[in-house]
Amino acid sequence: MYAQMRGRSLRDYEVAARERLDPAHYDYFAGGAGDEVTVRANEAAFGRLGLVPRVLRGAGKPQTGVTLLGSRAAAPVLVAPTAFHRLAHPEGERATARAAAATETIMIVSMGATVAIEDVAAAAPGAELWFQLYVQPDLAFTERIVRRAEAAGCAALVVTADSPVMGLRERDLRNGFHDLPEHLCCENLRDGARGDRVRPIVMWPELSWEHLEALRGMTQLPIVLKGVTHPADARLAIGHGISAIMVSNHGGRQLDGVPATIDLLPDVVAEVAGAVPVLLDGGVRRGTDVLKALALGAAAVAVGRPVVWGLAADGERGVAGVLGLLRAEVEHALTLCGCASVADLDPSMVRRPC
Ligand SMILES: Cc1cc2nc3c(=O)[nH]c(=O)nc-3n(C[C@H](O)[C@H](O)[C@H](O)COP(=O)(O)O)c2cc1C
Ligand SMILES: CC(C)CC(=O)C(=O)O
Repeated sequence: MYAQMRGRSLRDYEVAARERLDPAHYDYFAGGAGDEVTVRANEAAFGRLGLVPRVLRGAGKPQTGVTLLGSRAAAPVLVAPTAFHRLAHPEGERATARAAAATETIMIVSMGATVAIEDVAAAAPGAELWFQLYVQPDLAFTERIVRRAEAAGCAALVVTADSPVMGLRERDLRNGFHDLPEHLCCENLRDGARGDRVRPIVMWPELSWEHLEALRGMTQLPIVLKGVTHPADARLAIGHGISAIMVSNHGGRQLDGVPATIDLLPDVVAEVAGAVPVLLDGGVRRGTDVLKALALGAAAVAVGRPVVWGLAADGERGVAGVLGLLRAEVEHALTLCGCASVADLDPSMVRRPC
């Protein structure tokens, strides 16, 4: 059913995925909130930035590896948390995790995964897994999920802060897509304390810094705060013991009209002033996009939709193809920029507009 494919660029995987996916599922993965202004802005903003290479630095073949919160990665590109992988491929998150392990990539497993975190970890020994959490109003239930993530070997918790309610996704409304098909569910929402009933994911508008403090008290794992866009929130996050910040507008799926993350990054980086690593996601489609983000101060980036396209196009092999391409593009662009490693990138190498 899944003919072997080898994309030359991430775009090829999206084309192949679109051909294979049920149109309503393609729309769920591709779409965003409202007029999708932010979805488009994330990608377009990278196109407006130029890279100004350095020459004659004798840098040789560059190192692309990074260490983030103690986790090693072969490239500064993580798998962003995306829900419902079994809508894209029968193996779902198992296949994604195997590809992440094979390419030495950190995978942030979504709380909305269609494979339980224990089964994702078992399917991909050696994978560096982080766990994404929507803090649930029932804090005892939240704690049970945290314990499961810890027991499965996840090395960090990624708390999503940009979703006090679900974004208004008009493609899904038009398509009548609001639930997973019968045979699938969010396996991390099974509650052992309630006869393994699968609870719905609650988006919680009352979530506040005080609950992050409660979470901080529940676990020794580093906590990454995902969905920070305002520098003042980055400052507050540091004050609340957060270990890393992820500049993200949820791929344009929550509040439409939020600026492109690459345009928001410099102010957050300036506010954080090196206190914790700053990560970014949204619209990263090329190795050169990765370099732009790192030059502007990101420690690494994450990709959401491209991973889903790889999965839908060709399962584990497709995801490995996407992650391998990005790593190769990063290495190639670093060489062309005269960099021996990502540490050689600096803001003087980015010019706007292109
Ligand atoms: C289909 C899909 C599902 C997502 N599910 C989650 C999720 O469960 N938790 C979360 O924090 N973010 C989720 N996100 C947001 C991603 O983590 C990430 O912020 C975004 O996809 C980055 O933009 P990109 O797709 O342009 O790379 C999802 C995004 C997509 C496209
Ligand atoms: C609501 C989640 C299950 C998935 C999500 O965050 C998303 O679709 O953007």
